[in-house]
Amino acid sequence: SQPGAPAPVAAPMRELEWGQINFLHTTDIHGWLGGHLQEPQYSADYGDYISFASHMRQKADEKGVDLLVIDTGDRIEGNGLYDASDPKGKYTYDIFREQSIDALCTGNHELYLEASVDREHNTTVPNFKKSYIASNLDYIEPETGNQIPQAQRYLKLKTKNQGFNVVALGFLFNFDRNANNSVVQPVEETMKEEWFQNAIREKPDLFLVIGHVGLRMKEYETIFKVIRDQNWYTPIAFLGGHAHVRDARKFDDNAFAIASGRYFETIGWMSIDGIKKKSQNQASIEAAVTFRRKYIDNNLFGLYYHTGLNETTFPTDHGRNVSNMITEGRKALKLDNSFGCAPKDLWMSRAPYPADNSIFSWLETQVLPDSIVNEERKNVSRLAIVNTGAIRFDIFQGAFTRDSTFLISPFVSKFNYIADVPYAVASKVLELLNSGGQVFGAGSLDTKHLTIPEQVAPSPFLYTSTAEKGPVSPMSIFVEDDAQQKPLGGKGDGGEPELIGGYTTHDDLGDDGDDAVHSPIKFYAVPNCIQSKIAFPPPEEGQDKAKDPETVDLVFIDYVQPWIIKALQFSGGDFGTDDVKVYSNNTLTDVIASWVKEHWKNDC
Ligand SMILES: O=c1ccn([C@@H]2O[C@H](COP(=O)(O)O)[C@@H](O)[C@H]2O)c(=O)[nH]1
Repeated sequence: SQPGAPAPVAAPMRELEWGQINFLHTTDIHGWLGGHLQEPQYSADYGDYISFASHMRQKADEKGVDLLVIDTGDRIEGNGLYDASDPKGKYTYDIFREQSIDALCTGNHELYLEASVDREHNTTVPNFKKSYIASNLDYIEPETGNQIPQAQRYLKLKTKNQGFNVVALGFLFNFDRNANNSVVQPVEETMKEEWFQNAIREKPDLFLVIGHVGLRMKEYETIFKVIRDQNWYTPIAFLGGHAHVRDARKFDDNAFAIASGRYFETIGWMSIDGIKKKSQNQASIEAAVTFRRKYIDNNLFGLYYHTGLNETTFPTDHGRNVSNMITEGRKALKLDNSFGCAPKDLWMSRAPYPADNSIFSWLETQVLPDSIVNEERKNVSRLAIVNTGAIRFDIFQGAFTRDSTFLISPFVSKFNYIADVPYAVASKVLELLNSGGQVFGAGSLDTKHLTIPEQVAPSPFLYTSTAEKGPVSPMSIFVEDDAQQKPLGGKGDGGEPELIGGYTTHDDLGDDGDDAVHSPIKFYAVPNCIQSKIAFPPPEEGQDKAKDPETVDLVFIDYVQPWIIKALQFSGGDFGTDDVKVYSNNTLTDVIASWVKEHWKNDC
């Protein structure tokens, strides 16, 4: 782990159950290769993961079984180690390549910007030439304009110890906000391609579908059905991501999926037993396969536990070197430089909205009103709208560093505006964005793309309480376990160590998926967007209520522009993209950093 990272605290542990084929899975790492420096549960770094994978491979060899290491994309954006360098990723690509990965694919974050697409094509793809899979992603070569596959469409591999034949596919969900030098083919179209039709007729012992796809999204359902129609009994293992949650989904007795969280908090573990080896060209044979899963909290206590090693025996030279690369990168980027001191924790979804400890309430009532100013229009009343998905992480009480700014919001979106919008029209926009529905349709303008990833395609378990109250509206609490986060360490009433607050995952296999036994934390749903009213006229003398302005500037983070135009049109405003002008060239990251420097000046 990194210097200064808090030491993990002991927790009651659940064992990893090995099978014939076993997987270590990461997804949505978003640059957090240094681990979490403010949360002991997730404080192991990528060097530790390299040591861990090496020990687990050795264990697999001793047991005569196989271990495959998988990553399902969104490796970039969301941590200073990636975002603070120029060019972005100056350190992270070299660190990431140190892990030996058997199959990996692209996430949507690798595709938002042309420069990221180029870097992925010119760096990560060659770094993982044998294992990178791009079933539905093409790259446009800048020199020729030719559209070429980003990487091989699928992969055939034979496992080292058991000799199983595996056909592996690598998908991205039907993403359409990708930069122009990339082409994402909708999954449904890809499945009509000749190469895909050939791949699903290969008769392997196992299909492995890796993807930057939420387990509850329709894309995986579709892929499952098409493979299963052709192969009645062949086991299919899905490894997914994008939704930032721990989850497991059973498609049928022989097809199973896991998702392994976000931000390198989790190392996913899936094992499969009962796979039958096929003789050549043999069609599917009936099998009784057992899938098991665990979500490993990424900290040294757990990694020692699962390997049976300790502080002295666990780190490999390779792992140590990679930890040093991370330390050097963090130092060069001055990520620990303090901008100020956060007076309290501010939560994305661990607090209700609105609330004093909600990061969205803080933005709405303090940061945006103080910061969203254009000198030329400073006296014009304005509404400023930001989507909640623009915020990526919590703020912890204590030092607020250069790193924190990127953890909270890494995006390069600026602020645009439409001038002099009748207030009667502008005031309807927020509600439309938050209620979604038919105005926007179900395609790229679906309002779910405005909010935090956890809410985009939620598991049914997120919408029910442990008390089985049934589905609740998206604006209600979405996990209602009845316990507050416990202080770390400490003793309970019976002299037992108190459980640490953490994930208590419910998935299609039950509630024993987390490797460490935690006390549950409450999570609350958030709206799609928040809005600040800025420079509104005060009430006239003797009046309790102020009069609404006739017109306002409608200011918004540029990511939400397509939805804003649509909502204005629906509200009776005749506005289009030609009416949009730049309000401020500051990103939300700049806005937050400046506000913190000004208002949280104290040293911690
Ligand atoms: O420029 C951007 C890009 C994305 N977002 C938000 O992020 C989610 C997607 O996050 P994942 O990590 O890919 O799941 C998207 O739905 C937006 O809410 C953004 O705000 N700005």
